[in-house]
Amino acid sequence: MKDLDRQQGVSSEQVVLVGVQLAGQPHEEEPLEELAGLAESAGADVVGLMTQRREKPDPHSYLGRGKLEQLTHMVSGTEADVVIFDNDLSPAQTRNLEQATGVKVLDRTELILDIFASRAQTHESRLAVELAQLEYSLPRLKRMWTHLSRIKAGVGMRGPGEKQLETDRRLVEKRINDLRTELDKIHQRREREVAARNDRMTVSLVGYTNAGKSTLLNALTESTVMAKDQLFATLDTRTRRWQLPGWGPVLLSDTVGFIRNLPHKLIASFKATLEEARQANLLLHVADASNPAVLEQISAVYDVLEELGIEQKNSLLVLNKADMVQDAHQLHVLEERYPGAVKISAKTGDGLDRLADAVSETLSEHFLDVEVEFDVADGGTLAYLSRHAEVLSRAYSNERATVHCRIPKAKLRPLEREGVLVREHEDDGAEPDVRPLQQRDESIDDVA
Ligand SMILES: Nc1nc2c(ncn2[C@@H]2O[C@H](COP(=O)(O)OP(=O)(O)OP(=O)(O)O)[C@@H](O)[C@H]2O)c(=O)[nH]1
Repeated sequence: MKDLDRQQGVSSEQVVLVGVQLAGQPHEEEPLEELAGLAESAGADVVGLMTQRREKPDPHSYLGRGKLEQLTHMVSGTEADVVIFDNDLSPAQTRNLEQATGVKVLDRTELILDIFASRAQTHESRLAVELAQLEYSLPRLKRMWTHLSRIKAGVGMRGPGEKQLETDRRLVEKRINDLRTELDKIHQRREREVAARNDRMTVSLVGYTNAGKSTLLNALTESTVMAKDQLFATLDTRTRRWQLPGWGPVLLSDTVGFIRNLPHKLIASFKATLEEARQANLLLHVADASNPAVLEQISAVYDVLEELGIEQKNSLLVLNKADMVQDAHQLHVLEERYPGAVKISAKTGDGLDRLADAVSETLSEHFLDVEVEFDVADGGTLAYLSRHAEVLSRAYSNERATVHCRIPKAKLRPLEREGVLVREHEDDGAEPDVRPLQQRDESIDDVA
């Protein structure tokens, strides 16, 4: 089980970063900039950088032989303790690189897992990270065990030997199974919880890590969710009530930050956390307009959403940190490419009114504000409305019930039946009366 020490992290270590750009990959001006950000975010001190362009990775050590020698010199010259690759390495490549350089070698996925592990704060996110780490390590451990048992068989060693290795492997596999079962349970519970709240509009914030999602959640709801200038500060969904002018309260939730090539296992493990985003009525995709890599970040987020099966989801692009944009040309390109995007600064509050209007407008495209009149004895219609609509008020007279609600257009059809009248709500200019929902409000506030 010694190999699990690899996950202990790079905090306060001196690290050398290596990036290999393969043929066909887009040219990047500063290819190691993001990896350096990740490494610093994990608490490491970057002491050296090395890049190489190659047709394809060297099967033995990813880098070519000459570059490997240079790397070994750089490691000893800078007294580095760890080398981190921007690429994903095979277990054999990692081992060979470690032998050649004499220090620990990590790849990008391991680094991200390391950061996630140090940021995970709740039971659920700790389990998710542990599962991702074990799943990533298992094939590596298996190879190491096979390798070790061969050596041991070769020199005729006794003692813990193969039996111990087999026991270790079983333990890891059992832990993986237990973690999957527990996370599945959490996911199912979360699915039910989120579905039970669907009488209330939900808006989810998604976006690249550090784009400003938590800051925006705070600005809109005046809460104090931690907003830190570090990557992946948020690993757990937080849900708050947002009083959307002209619409009433909606639920607004923050989610884990995305990143390009986010390890697949990690996305799968965080399914429960991302359930809010999957079931949201609208996604606000927050992008850091001041970041030179914003275009790539926007497409990385779309890629992750697609993997989660929510690419079709209604999403509104929010160009945040407008106060920090230096490059007017970049902003112009963004506005041309995404004409529906809303420019804001979550920090100064600039543009938040426009954002609220845009959200109300988008939501109203998909919902109808209606009054449904039916027989008081018709419990089925009442139950249907409670399940699928946001009920704003109810009134009863002459054995008839009238429910004022907002309902998704797609849910209107089943109401077309005898004894049920549906008419557009006449807007008298007043804010919707949400008092009848007070009891439910208690259970939806501060869900995190
Ligand atoms: N200048 C400026 N800084 C901002 C703005 N919005 C957020 N920030 C800063 O950007 C940093 C990251 O903000 P967060 O709100 O933590 O970002 P996040 O998207 O929630 O980050 P993750 O948890 O990594 O996903 C913090 O230092 C914020 O103060 C803005 O509009 N302008």
